[in-house]
Amino acid sequence: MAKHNIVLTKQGKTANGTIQLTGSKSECNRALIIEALSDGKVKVENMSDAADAVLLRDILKSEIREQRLEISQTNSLISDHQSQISTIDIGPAGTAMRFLTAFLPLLNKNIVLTGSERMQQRPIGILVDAMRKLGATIDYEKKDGYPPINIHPGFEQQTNVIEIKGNISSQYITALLLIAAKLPQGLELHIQGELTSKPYVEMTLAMLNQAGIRHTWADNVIAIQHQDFAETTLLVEPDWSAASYWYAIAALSDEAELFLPGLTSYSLQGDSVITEIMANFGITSVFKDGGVYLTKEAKPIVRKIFDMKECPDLAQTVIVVCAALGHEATFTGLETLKIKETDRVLALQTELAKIGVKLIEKGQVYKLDCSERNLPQRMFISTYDDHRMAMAFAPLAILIPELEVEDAEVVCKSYPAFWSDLEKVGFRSEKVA
Ligand SMILES: O=C(O)C1=C[C@@H](OP(=O)(O)O)[C@@H](O)[C@H](O)C1
Ligand SMILES: C=C(OP(=O)(O)O)C(=O)O
Repeated sequence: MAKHNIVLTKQGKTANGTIQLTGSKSECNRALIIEALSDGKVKVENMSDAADAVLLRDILKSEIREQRLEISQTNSLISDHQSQISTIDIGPAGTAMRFLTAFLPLLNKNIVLTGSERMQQRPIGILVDAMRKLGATIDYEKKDGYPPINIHPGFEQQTNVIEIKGNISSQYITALLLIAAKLPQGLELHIQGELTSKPYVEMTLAMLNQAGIRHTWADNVIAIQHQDFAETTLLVEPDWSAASYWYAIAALSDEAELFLPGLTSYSLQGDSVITEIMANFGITSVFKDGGVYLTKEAKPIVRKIFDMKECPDLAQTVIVVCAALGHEATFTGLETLKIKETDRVLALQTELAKIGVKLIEKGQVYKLDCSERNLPQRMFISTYDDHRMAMAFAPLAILIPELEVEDAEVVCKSYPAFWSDLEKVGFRSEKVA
C-alpha cells in the first residue's frame, strides 16, 4: 500500500459528536480462534474492521477450509495436507502471530509462519518452548526465539503441565489457553513470576467461558480440562483502546460532548480503565442509551502516578496528554512497551522532544519533565509503523495549528476509520504524498 502523510488542522477547541468505534481487535482475535476451534458451534458477531483481525479471519478461513479439527486415536489431529508447505505472512499483527503459533500446530500441516520486519524482532521463544513441550515440532527459520517459524505436522500431546513466564507478554498465555480445551489432556498452566497485562488473560477466560469452556485459576495455576465448545455467538464489543483517543481529544479540548455507542461499563476490555484515568483530566463518563457520553470540565489535575502494567496500550495516549498539558506525571509498568510495534518508549522520547518534553527513564520508573515544554506552530510526527503513535499524537492538533503525521495508513492495524472519524468532530485532514 502506498504511504501518505496526513496534515491535521483543527479550528476551535471544542469536540462534539457521535463516533461509532469498530470492534475490539483483542476480543475479535480471540473470538476468531475460538470460532475456528469450535467445529462450527461458535459464531462471531460485530467482526472488527481492524486490519489485524481481518487478516486473521482470512488466514483461518483459508487454512481450515478443507478440514475439521478432529482428534485421532493417537492423540494427533487428522489432516490430509501434511506434505505441502504453506507460508502465512501475518504482517505486523502481534496478537495474531502469537495465537497462530499455538493454533497452527493443531492443524497437522507444514506451515511457515512469518511476519513484518518488526515482527521478526518481537520475541516468540517462550511460546515456542511451551508448544514444543506440549508436543509440537517447531523450528526457527532465521534467528532462535523469533519469527519466522516452521511448524511441522505430527502434533501429539506429551504433557498437560506447562510452566511459563508471565512478565514478557500475556499473549503467550492467552494463546495457550485458547487451544487448551482442544488438547486431549487439557492444560495446566503454571505462571512464573509477575503476570503482565492481566486483564487480557481475564478477557480470554471470560470469552472461553461464554463459549462453554470452564477453567480454574488458583494462585498462579490456570487449568482447563479437555472439553467441548457450546453453541454460542460471541459479540465483539467496540474497542476501548480506540476510545482512549477520544478521551484524549476531550482532555485537550476546552469543551467536549462526545457519544461513543456500544461501550459499556462492564466491558471485558481492561482498557475501559481509561474512564478512571481520564476522570483526573476532567472527563466525566456517563453510561446511558447503550453507550458512553464524555463531557469535559476544567479542573486541576492532581494525580501524579500512573501504572500502565494492566493497560499498556493506553500508555502512549496518557503520556501524550500529560505532556501536552504540561502535567509532570510519573509512569510505571512500561517494560513491555519496548517489544511492541516499535520500541514505544524510544518513539515517545523522540517525538515528545519535539515539544520540549522529556520522558526520563529511571529503572522501572519514567518521569515527564515539562520544564522546557514549547508547543510549536507546526510539527511533524514520525510514527515508526505504530498505529498508536499516530493516534496518540493526533489530538495534539487541537493545540498545534498544523500537525503532519507520518504514514496515515498505519492506523488501519486497529482503527481504519480514525482519520474520517476525526473529521466528524471538526478536524480537517489532508493527505500529502
Ligand atoms: O491479548 C491481547 O489482545 C493483547 C495483549 C497486550 O499485549 P501484551 O500481553 O504483550 O502486553 C496488548 O498490548 C496487545 O495490544 C493486545
Ligand atoms: C501491541 C499491540 O498489538 P499487537 O501486539 O497485536 O501487535 C497494540 O495493538 O498496541
